[in-house]
Amino acid sequence: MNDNILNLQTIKLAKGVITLPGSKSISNRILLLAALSNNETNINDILFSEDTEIMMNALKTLGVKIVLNNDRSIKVIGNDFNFPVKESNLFLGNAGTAFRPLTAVLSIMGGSYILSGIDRMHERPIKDLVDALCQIGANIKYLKNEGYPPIKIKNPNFTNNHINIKGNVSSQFLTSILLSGPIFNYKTQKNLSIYIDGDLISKPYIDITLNLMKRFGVDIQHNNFKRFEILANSKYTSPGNIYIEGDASSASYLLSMGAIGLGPVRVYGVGKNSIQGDIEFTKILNIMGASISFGDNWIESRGIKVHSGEKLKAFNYDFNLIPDAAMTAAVLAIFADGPCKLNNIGSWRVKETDRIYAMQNELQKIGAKVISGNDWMIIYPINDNEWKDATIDTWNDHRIAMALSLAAFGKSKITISNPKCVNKTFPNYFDVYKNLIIN
Ligand SMILES: O=C(O)C1=C[C@@H](OP(=O)(O)O)[C@@H](O)[C@H](O)C1
Ligand SMILES: C=C(OP(=O)(O)O)C(=O)O
Repeated sequence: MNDNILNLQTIKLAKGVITLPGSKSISNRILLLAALSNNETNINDILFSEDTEIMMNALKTLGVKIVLNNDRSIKVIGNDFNFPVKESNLFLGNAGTAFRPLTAVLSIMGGSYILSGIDRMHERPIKDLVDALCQIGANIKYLKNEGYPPIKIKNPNFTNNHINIKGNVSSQFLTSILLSGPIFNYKTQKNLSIYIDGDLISKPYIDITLNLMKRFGVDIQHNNFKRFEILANSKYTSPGNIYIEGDASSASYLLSMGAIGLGPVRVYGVGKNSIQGDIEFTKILNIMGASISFGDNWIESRGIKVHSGEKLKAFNYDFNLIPDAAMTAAVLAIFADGPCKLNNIGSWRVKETDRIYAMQNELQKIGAKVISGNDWMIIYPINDNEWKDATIDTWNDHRIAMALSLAAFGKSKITISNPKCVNKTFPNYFDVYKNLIIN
């Protein structure tokens, strides 16, 4: 068996019930909040994947104690805003949710650190975050290219308590300032005011950040995402025990299987009260004709049989709020009854790969006509006689691998190269997939 490629059989139906892996976005935030808090936190249903391992290893290198309780739960011993190790080199792979928040936390906490990642991480911009942090006196230098990792952090010299930050490249920059803000408050005894310059993308991720900070005792008000104020006496207090929701972006692939393979497919771990913006993806499934039902802790999809030639309905949708789940919608478009347009997906250009370029390339390989611009794509459905067998290059992007696995419900033989890239957020994706499908 060759681990570097995975041959998918053409699939007719999908049906079943699964429990989702934990949310990457929530897991990495909670790990950091727990490490910064004043006490022990038991984190239950945490995601074990490459991105969370990167965060855990970085925290351990910084002297934070993390203990495995069992295969679903860990204990983090908080260090009360003061990591014991003051000098180290941290390798952070391609984990945006580790690199950006740790940049902010360490540059405010102080110490001497080098932060680096894989080559692609060194092409992902960080300038807007570094500029924002330097306004309050952080000391951060670029080690290769201006505006990009790797970076070197030294002790700050606080000068000011106002930050202006741009939010049009990534919301993770604002998330990072928010998560690290209370350390600034504690060290300076001053409030921190944060102003957003221009547009802010991916807003639901800011809501996740604020929601989780509140569970650790820091409640931040904002004025319609324009101005945030963190008060001088803010401190993170551990809630003791915390549960992590299933990953709503990961759910998008499985719910799509129900929508195109008749279903029902039910995912446990997210439900109607989820704090993750990506559950909005169910609206796309609705627009495309699938039926969705929600429980407190589950979502279920039922749909049509695209393998027998039935068509989903086409969409024209603004994906600014759900850039990750948008990748799934791009692949569903090949089964639609007309061209589908994805608008406002410019952030795709600076993620795991240039996702507009990569997605266009891979969809064209299987026979789709695709046109794209700087921040949009139009995908034409593949007619019965146009399907081509293809080996999908996954560009080391977990979402390309998972989204394109849905193409196997069509007429071609799909081979996925480097399927292990799903380890970033969903290590057993292809096992779950195989358990849901009926060839
Ligand atoms: O804050 C987060 O957890 C994330 C924010 C989003 O990034 P952008 O804000 O860069 O769009 C998303 O794509 C990423 O997977 C996770
Ligand atoms: C953009 C993503 O990851 P990161 O957290 O590295 O930005 C993603 O998971 O789709």
